[in-house]
Amino acid sequence: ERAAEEAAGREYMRKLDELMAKAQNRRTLASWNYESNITNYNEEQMLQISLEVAEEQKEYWKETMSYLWHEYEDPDLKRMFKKYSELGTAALPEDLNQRLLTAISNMQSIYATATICDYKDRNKCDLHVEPDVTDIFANSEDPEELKYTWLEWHKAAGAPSRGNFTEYIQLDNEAAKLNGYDSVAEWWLSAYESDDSEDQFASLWSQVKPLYQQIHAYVRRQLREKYGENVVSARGPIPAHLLGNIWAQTWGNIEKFTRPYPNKPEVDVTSALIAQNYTALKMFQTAEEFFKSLNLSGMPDLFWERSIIEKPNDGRELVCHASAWDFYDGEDFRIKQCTTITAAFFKTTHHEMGHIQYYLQYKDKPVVYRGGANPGFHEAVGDVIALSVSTPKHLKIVGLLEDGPEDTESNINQLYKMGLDKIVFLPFAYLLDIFRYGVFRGTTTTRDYNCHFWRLRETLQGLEPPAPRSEDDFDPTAKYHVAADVEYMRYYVSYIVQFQFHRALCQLAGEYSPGDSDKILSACDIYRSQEAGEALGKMLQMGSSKPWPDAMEALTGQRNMDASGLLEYFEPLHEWLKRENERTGEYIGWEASNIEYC
Ligand SMILES: C=C(C[SeH])C(=O)N1CCC[C@H]1C(=O)O
Ligand SMILES: [Zn+2]
Repeated sequence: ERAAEEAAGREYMRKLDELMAKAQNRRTLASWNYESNITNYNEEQMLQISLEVAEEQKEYWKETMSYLWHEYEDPDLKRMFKKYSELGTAALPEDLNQRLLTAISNMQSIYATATICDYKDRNKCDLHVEPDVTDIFANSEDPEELKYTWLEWHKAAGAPSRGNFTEYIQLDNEAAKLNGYDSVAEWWLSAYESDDSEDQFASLWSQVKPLYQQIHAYVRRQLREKYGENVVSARGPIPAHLLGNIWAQTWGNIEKFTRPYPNKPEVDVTSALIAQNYTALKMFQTAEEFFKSLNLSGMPDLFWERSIIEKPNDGRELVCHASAWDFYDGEDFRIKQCTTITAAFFKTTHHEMGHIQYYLQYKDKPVVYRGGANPGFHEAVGDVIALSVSTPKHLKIVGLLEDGPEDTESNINQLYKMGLDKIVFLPFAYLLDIFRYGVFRGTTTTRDYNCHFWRLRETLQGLEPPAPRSEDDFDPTAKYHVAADVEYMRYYVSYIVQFQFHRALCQLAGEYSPGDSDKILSACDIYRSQEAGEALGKMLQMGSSKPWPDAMEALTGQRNMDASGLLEYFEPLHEWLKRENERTGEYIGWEASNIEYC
């Protein structure tokens, strides 16, 4: 009797998965059309189709819940039913779902279409966040220009979304409750399939915080020497507009005037890319070649036909923020990004192609399993490849770096450059969702939104705003992922686990061996390693068919996330920073800010 029931359930699941593939394809195409060409018509279409698909899902869900899948023997079939038993925002009554989708697309449109005037030419008022504001923060060393641009961007992209954001929080929480969660915070955390994920995240932060405090202290000193102590204090937080990035999430753009050994040649990939006439296409082809060198998949023809790899110049408005898309038909995979020829975008191209590689590796899995083992795994794939690409050794192989010294000082410079990207990012990523957990749980109320956001920016990141803030401001939605309802702890997890993956792959490639000073982790390049490629491919093919510790174990032999990979990679830099901050007597950590932001 039960075996017959289970066999019927298996047949139902096969059919349901095919129906869901078509539904997801339809909805994803509508989202693509809207995000690559923001018009009222495309927005209407996207809303309409999303609501139709939600109604369809509701019907499927009723039938799914009529099966006694909790009693099935087959753990895999149970896992599929369990995943389909979570209806998501489609659980909302249609009118509430419509309001939720509208609130999010309003925030997304505000972010994507926001423009500001240029500091030097106040009549030029068509600056978008990409490429204009991004380029100003990459190149300007004028604190007044940076302060003006920072304030204008947060006024144009943040504050106008406060109303939509408040409605989105309330409705998304409604949906969470209909799915059995206390709030969206628990819903987001459920993707990490552990009952103590928040504790794991907190423990990772305690492991890496000392290293962050050291690089923060060193950078604050360098900036104080450059801009003077009236701009950068000796013991306070660092003003957020001086760090080379509008969100101060990575600080790579100030490496050129803060690196430990300025007399050593600068590793300037941007100049090399420009000098060698790299185009966006050539950047993509270079990234693809690395994946193929590992015997992983190349990009399908459809990818090259349908991706948008440069900002269209036909005057349309679009979401420029880089993204990778799976259309759930096993053939159609795309990237949309407004590439400029910079080292940062060379890295982003590998990052996005890492998503596509994951899609390709699990494309024959049931749709319900076409996801990362957890969201952090999906963000880590491309970055793991980029860790190899960014080594001086690899850059020389591909001709993006001349032969230069490989002495200790150059190695410290290289680790510092990587640290401005990887170490610095951790508190930013962590706080973005600590903030939103508090908002979803109601411990942060609407009148505290901006104050609590900046409290976290100060306590976790050691930053302060360039000018006083109040609740007339709303700075969180000046960041894409907050405006677009994209969970962010995935990046925090990625920046930890990518070093665990890197260590395992480097060992397989014979590029790293524990304790061998000739094969250190930060000099490893897995390029052309069939062993590494095979192991990575096997882990990616699992998709989300098993709990993430199984996927982690398949690749690294470990079943837990830990910062040991990252700490081992940066150990020489950590030692150097401690000695240097001692030598200069720099204060480690930061006192409270004098800027009024609450
Ligand atoms: C490149 C993407 C698309 Se998934 C991205 O959003 N990233 C990659 C690094 C962190 C985060 C960000 O830009 O905030
Ligand atoms: Zn990503």
